[in-house]
Amino acid sequence: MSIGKYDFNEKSILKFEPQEHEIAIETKNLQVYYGNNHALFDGNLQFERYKITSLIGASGSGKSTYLRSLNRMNDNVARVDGQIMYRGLDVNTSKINVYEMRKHIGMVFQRPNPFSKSIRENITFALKEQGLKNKNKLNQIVEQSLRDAALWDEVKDDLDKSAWSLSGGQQQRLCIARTIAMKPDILLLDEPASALDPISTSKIEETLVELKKRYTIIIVTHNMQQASRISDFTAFFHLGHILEYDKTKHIFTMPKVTATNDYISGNFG
Ligand SMILES: Nc1ncnc2c1ncn2[C@@H]1O[C@H](COP(=O)(O)OP(=O)(O)OP(=O)(O)O)[C@@H](O)[C@H]1O
Repeated sequence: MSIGKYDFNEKSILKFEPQEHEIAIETKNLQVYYGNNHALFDGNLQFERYKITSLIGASGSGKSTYLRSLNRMNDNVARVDGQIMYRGLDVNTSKINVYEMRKHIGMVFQRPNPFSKSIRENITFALKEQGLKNKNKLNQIVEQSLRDAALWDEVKDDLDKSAWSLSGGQQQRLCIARTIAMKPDILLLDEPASALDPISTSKIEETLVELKKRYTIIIVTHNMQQASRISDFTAFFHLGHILEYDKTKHIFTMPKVTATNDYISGNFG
């Protein structure tokens, strides 16, 4: 098979199966179409629990399309075929309550998007909507989520200030705190640090490495250093195909596919 300028007949590489832990989520033959644009082909990946997996590849290669499909963010814009297996259930079916599913599979976006509310309310809003009224419990969740997102020490005296008074990096950590307040199992992040300065970026990275003790993390990143610094596994996307998936150290030191090697060494395009 030819994918772009690359001849690709190394499908067996994708048979790599993580084995150290159980599989947290898996896609089988995922296909995504935006109208006539077949944007993702054969999305077959398994994600290990309590690991960080990076999705890398050039612009337009389908990374975000794949990521957004995992918690059905593409439902209104694309046709998504194939299976998304989570806890023995295919969550890509009409029987699934998407709202409930997203409590288990949460997402943080590229640009920090806190609500126009206080820092505290950013975290309590969805919990209150769900009927949680106990003040002590809410306070406890606010503190724990902010601690988990490594933001507590910076904001503990300002919880009733507007979230918009925070820096971009702090806002992004608030968005992470807001997502983990829902106690998800899987955290999807779409280039969460691309709009941030290097110091904020490294704080986000440290936060993610800490969070993987309790969450399975899948992150889209254009930052090769970031992928190699924080992720256990890496999947390389090219023109809507996942061409290689392996332990990060293998991808960055001895990729098996020419296109991966070209991409990580900057000889791409
Ligand atoms: N909402 C959408 N509507 C129509 N086409 C889309 C939409 N989102 C993505 N696409 C198309 O799907 C293909 C894959 O795009 P996608 O954003 O998934 O790539 P990507 O690898 O995440 O790129 P980037 O790194 O630039 O974010 C592209 O052809 C893109 O134009």
